Amino acid sequence: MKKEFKAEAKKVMDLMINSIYTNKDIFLRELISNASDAIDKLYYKDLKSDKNVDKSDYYIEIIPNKDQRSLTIKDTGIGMDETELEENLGTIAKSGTEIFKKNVKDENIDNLIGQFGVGFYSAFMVSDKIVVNSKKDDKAHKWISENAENYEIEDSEKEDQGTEITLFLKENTKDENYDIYIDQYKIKELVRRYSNYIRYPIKMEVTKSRKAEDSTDENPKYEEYTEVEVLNSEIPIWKKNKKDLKDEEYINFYKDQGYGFDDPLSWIHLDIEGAVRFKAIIYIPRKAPFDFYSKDFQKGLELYSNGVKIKERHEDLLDDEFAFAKGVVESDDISLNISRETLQQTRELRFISKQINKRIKSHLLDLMNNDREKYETFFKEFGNNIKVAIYESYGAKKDKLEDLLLFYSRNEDKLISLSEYKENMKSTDESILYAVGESLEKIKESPALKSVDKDCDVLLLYEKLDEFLIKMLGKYKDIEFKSISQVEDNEEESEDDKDLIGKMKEILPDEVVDVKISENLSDEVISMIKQKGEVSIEMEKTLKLQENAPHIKAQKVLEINKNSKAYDLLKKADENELKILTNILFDQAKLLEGLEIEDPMTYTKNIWKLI
Ligand SMILES: Nc1ncnc2c1ncn2[C@@H]1O[C@H](COP(=O)(O)OP(=O)(O)OP(=O)(O)O)[C@@H](O)[C@H]1O
Repeated sequence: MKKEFKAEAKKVMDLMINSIYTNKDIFLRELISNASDAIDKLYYKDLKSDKNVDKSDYYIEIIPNKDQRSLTIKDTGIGMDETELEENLGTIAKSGTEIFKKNVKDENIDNLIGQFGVGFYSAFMVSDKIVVNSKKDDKAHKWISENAENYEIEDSEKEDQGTEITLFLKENTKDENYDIYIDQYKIKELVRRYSNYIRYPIKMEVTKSRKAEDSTDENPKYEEYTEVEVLNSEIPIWKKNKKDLKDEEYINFYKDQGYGFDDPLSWIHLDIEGAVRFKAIIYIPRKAPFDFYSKDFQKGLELYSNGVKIKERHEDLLDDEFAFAKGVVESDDISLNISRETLQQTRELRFISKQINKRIKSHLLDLMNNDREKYETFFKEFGNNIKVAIYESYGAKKDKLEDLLLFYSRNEDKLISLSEYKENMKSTDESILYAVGESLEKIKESPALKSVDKDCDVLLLYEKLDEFLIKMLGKYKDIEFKSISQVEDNEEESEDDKDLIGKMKEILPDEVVDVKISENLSDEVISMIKQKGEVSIEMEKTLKLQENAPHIKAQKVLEINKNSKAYDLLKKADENELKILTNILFDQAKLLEGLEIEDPMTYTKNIWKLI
């Protein structure tokens, strides 16, 4: 014989409530959502019955009562009859709303919020007695439950159609103050936080203070008065038509939401009608928040569904490279988790996230091409984040992000993109040249740069990460990157210098891997250091500063200008003079590169020996 499971409803309810919701505040969101659903159902019914629909008949009201420590949520919705009270509120996990949606199957009623049949019970987190007074089809009934242990239903009186749910708040404890839920400021805050965009007005009579009529400057008097206020905004800005919105409205929304203190740099307003429908406003801030480049920073966008806020910050909507973006997304097509607090990574959300990140990228490219000043402001603030994303993905994000990079161009004397560099190249058989240094000024003065033909542009890299980033990029659209400090392996030595080079190498056995005598250096350059292999001098410097990094040295090549006086002196020098000259030339080249010379005393002595 099959037997029914027996369960103690109260225990199941306690378990359920405490494990589903992490935050007591959300009970109000749940009750307001139910009220909104109930009004939607009535509105739908009224429309179908050709009744004269007056929008002002549909509203939600919140009534806090300090004397009896209760909070009432009233709606002018469809109401519940005795059977519905029994079935919907007497059965856990039964959603009248979900059944209604299935029966009606009409896209006009697509926006109903309830689906799991549990939200109502969250009210027991803050109250120990709930009275639901509901009127439908001219009959009113009361559903009363104390401590969620049992419930009773009785006939009642009620003037208008709809439902009034009164929560009698729990006694305060050492840790919990339930009185906050009858405080008008707390209620306002909760409505704005979770239910601001419910489509019906949420009203409350609020107490305010004003100067009394007999108030004078000498004897100021104040009096209290009450006024009914609508607490929610009803139509969110992202649901409005782009064409009807002024910049000012976007800027005000940005500030109201606390996305930033100053005006945003730019924004995109999306209304996507694809496989998953969603609306969004995404902002590019003008300034990075102070903790942006720290571990504490949390990325994400606000997420709404059916006018209800589901998540304050949904991280997965933004790729790391666009972590700076702020904004809001609303989709009625996402599958929600029962608590509406956590979301599974669903197909719909992945679609939304992909679209958003794609749009951010194309918006940035658009700024780069059509509003360069704005793009540069953006890049100076957040460019590093994009570089880090490429670097940390080990180049996997290269194709997606390389076109957003800007580097300083020697010839143009401003920031340019890699594609602009490519366009200016005489032939794509050449490489993209770059020079690395501590600052723009230092690179501009570097001997290596002076020796590069003016016809070829050189990217000047002065941010710490830049050179590592270039290594990660490897190529840009099949064009290699090449450091101007990299020694060309194919250069042939002239026979008569071989002897001199051999001797100089013996003088600096550990310091250099090679010595070169070159005819192509600029007149200003006497000696300089180039590098062989992958590790550059700048990398050596950066790695030296990092505590746990391997202590790797660049393979240095000392290059001497054949057209300089130094070369003549080297040729004529005896063994002792050659030693002194070689050391001086190497030390000077190191100084020009911003490297320390190990023994400044010997360096000075050597100079005096020559004078
Ligand atoms: N104010 C109301 N007016 C009319 N019916 C209501 C009201 N509040 C609740 N109900 C009915 O009670 C049912 C159960 O409500 P409950 O909040 O527990 O779940 P839900 O809203 O259906 O789903 P969810 O758990 O996803 O919020 C609703 O589906 C609805 O039929």
